[in-house]
Amino acid sequence: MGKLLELDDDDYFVDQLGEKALTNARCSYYPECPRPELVFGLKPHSDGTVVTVLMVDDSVGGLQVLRDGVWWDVPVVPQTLLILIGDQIEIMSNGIFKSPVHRVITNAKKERLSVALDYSVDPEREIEPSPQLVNEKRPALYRKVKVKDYIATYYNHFFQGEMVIDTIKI
Ligand SMILES: O=C(O)CCC(=O)C(=O)O
Ligand SMILES: [Fe+2]
Repeated sequence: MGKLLELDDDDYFVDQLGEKALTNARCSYYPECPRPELVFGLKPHSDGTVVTVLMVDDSVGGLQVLRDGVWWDVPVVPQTLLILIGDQIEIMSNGIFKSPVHRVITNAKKERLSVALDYSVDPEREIEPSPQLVNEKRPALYRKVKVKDYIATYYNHFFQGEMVIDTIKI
């Protein structure tokens, strides 16, 4: 990714992870829901991670991504891992890579399972837009934030239906 952005250091993003980078695994179970139009499996959010590696049930869809105000179904491709860019990459790339807003809808007839692996920068470190991606034409879009603080407020915002990344936009 560093190479794509022509950064001096091809491994810029990997180098930001720090020695105590976090990995969390999350298994989600979405039971059948008789009224899918009334209940989300998981409401709209972007992930607060560097990246999320997602293994989704290949027998049922439900994951959708928001683009230009339209919700698109993410195709189910058997035996494929889906990589979602998270907020931490959006911040460090100064908004060039986007952390997509996504949600899971429920299904009236089928239950669904997913496994997510969340990768995060060492919580004691601070992240900010790479200085090489900030200039007069493109000023910093996000302020510097300690990863621990970002993660700590993530769920409060999630439960209130807000995007935590919006709170650090300049
Ligand atoms: O279950 C899924 O497919 C997506 C889960 C998800 O978006 C998340 O855990 O952050
Ligand atoms: Fe997610």
